[in-house]
Amino acid sequence: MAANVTHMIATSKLDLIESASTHFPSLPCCRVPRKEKWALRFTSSHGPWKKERHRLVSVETSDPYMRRRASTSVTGIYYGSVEDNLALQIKTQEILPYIEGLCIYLVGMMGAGKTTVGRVLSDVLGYSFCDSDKLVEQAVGASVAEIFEMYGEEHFRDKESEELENLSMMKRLVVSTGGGAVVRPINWINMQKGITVWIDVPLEALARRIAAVGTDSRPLLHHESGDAYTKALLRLNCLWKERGHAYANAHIRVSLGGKCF
Ligand SMILES: Nc1ncnc2c1ncn2[C@@H]1O[C@H](COP(=O)(O)OP(=O)(O)O)[C@@H](O)[C@H]1O
Ligand SMILES: O=C(O)C1=C[C@@H](OP(=O)(O)O)[C@@H](O)[C@H](O)C1
Repeated sequence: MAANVTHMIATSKLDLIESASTHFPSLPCCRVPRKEKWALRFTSSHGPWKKERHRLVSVETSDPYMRRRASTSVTGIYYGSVEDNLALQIKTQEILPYIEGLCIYLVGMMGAGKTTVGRVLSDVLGYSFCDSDKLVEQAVGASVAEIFEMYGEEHFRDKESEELENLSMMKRLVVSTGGGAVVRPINWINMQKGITVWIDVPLEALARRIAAVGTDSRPLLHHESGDAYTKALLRLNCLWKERGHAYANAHIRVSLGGKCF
C-alpha cells in the first residue's frame, strides 16, 4: 500500500507538469519530441506500476551530469522511488522559470490528496505550503468541525473566501484548498490569479481513503448512517452532484481515474 501511495503522489506531480504544458505552451516540456519522452528507463519493478511509469515520466536522463545533479538535489521529504524523485527534480528545474512564482492552487473533493500532494509539490518547487482549512482554523481559533457546528457552513465559507483572497496577493505558494472552495465564484477569481489544478479521483477511491482515516475532521461527512465506506460514498455522491462541475474551472486536471489505489 505504501509503495502505491507514494507512487500515486509522484505520478500525480508528473501528470501535473505534463498537463501544465498544454495550458501554458511556453513550458519546455511541450517542446520535448515524443520519442525523447520515453528515454527514461526504470530498472525497478513495482508490479503493476511499471508500465505506468514508463508512460508518465517524460524526462531525458541519459546525461550523467544531469543524473548526478538531480540526485544530489533531492531533499528527501517524500518517499517515492529514487527514479521518481530524480524525474521530478529534473522536470521541476525545467519548468520553474516558466511558472514565474505564481501560486498553485490544488482543488478537488475531500480526500483527493490536495494536502498530501501539495506538501510534496511545494517542497520540490521550493515554494511554501499552505492549507486553507488550517488558515481558517487559525483565524477563527477552532477546528473546521467546531466551526461548522458552532457557526454553520456559511460562516466557514466566508472565512475560507477571506483566506483565499489574502493568499491571492502572495507568490510562490502551493495552496491546498478545502474541497468546497470551488462553489463560490469569488474564490475562482482569486485562485485563477495563480495556476489552478484539479486533482480528480474517483469517488470510490475517495470513500476508501476517508473510511481509512475517519471523518472527524470532515463535518460534511458526518450525517449518513452505515459503515464508514458506505457513509462516505453516499455523501460524496451528493456533494459531487452539487459541485462536481465546478472543479472543471481549473486550468489543469490531473486525473487518477483508471488506476488502482
Ligand atoms: N495519491 C494517493 N493515493 C492514495 N492515498 C492517498 C493519496 N493521496 C492522499 N492519500 C491519502 O488520502 C487521505 C486524504 O489525503 P489528503 O491529502 O488529506 O486529501 P485532501 O487534502 O484532498 O482532503 C490521506 O489519508 C492520504 O494519506
Ligand atoms: O468539501 C468540503 O466542503 C470540505 C472539505 C474539507 O477540506 P478537505 O477537502 O481538505 O477535506 C473542509 O474544507 C471542510 O470540511 C469542507
